[in-house]
Amino acid sequence: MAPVPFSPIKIGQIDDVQELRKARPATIPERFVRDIAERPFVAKPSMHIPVIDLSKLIEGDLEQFHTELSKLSTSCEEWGFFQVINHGIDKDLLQNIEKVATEFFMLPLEEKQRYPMAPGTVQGYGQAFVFSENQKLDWCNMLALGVEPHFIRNPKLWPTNPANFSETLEMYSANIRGLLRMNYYPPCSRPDLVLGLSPHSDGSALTVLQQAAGSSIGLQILKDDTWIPVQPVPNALVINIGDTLEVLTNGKYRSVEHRAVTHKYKDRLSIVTFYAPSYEIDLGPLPQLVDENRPCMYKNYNHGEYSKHYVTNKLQGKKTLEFAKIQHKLSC
Ligand SMILES: O=C(O)CCC(=O)C(=O)O
Ligand SMILES: [Fe+2]
Repeated sequence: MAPVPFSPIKIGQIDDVQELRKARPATIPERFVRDIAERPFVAKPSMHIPVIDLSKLIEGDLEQFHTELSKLSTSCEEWGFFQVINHGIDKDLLQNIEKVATEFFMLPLEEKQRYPMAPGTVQGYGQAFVFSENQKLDWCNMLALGVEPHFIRNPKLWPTNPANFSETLEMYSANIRGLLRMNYYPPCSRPDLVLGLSPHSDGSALTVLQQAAGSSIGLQILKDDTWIPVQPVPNALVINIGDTLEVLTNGKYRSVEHRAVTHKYKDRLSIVTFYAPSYEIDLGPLPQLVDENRPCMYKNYNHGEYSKHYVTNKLQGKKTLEFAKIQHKLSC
């Protein structure tokens, strides 16, 4: 097993969920069992997140353009989540990234641990956002890699197995850039007790999420206090608003709380790309979106500081955004 880099953060033993699945323990280890209020229940499949046809925005006639644009604007205001179809990204590329990601997660543990995610960091293989020995764990393995801009890359964490991993990732990121995270959720014998990924909003401006073909339906978003599953549409990409866009639009577009649940028999792979401003950028609500009816809701802050705050706290719904919230009415 590769040595785990020294860290002052004590996170205790983190069992690898794929190894746990193989061992088939009689009960789920306590660290994965959620408190009752947090446990997933059967979500209502009655509502579907909007689907936007990107080709109508790019090459449609004027009427199609306006209809789709107004759908997009409603999706951002009312849902914060939508799927895009006809996005122009080659289907083979979408398949190839799923293939190398699956091949990586199926490697023996020792091989994957050559790229360890150090406690308190977000790149490499393991579980991110774990900061204490008491914290509940997600039923998920992650491989997260900074891809663009170039200087955020940590080449030591880029797998050399499968052999075409880096090449495929480069091609994928030329189309979809940013920090990329691959989440692998093995089946779980008690999906009612655990969460695949804790509820959170994304700290990015915009997130692009690919649900791998054949994966379990695991992504759920919180809308009007109800968890709604995101039904996969073949070759579509799921787009969601992150915290940065909520701040820039002064809350007109909201980042939406979401989570992943597990399945008793099926596994799930998601490939997620986070677009965010550069660390040196200072931002706050756009002045055009602040007036008497919509007073300034967020302070101005440095995105690097926000990112640091995000990655040094556990995932807990929309709590991280409180960093930027103004409690009293103020003019920006
Ligand atoms: O697996 C999923 O669909 C959820 C992934 C996600 O929300 C994330 O990686 O931020
Ligand atoms: Fe997310």
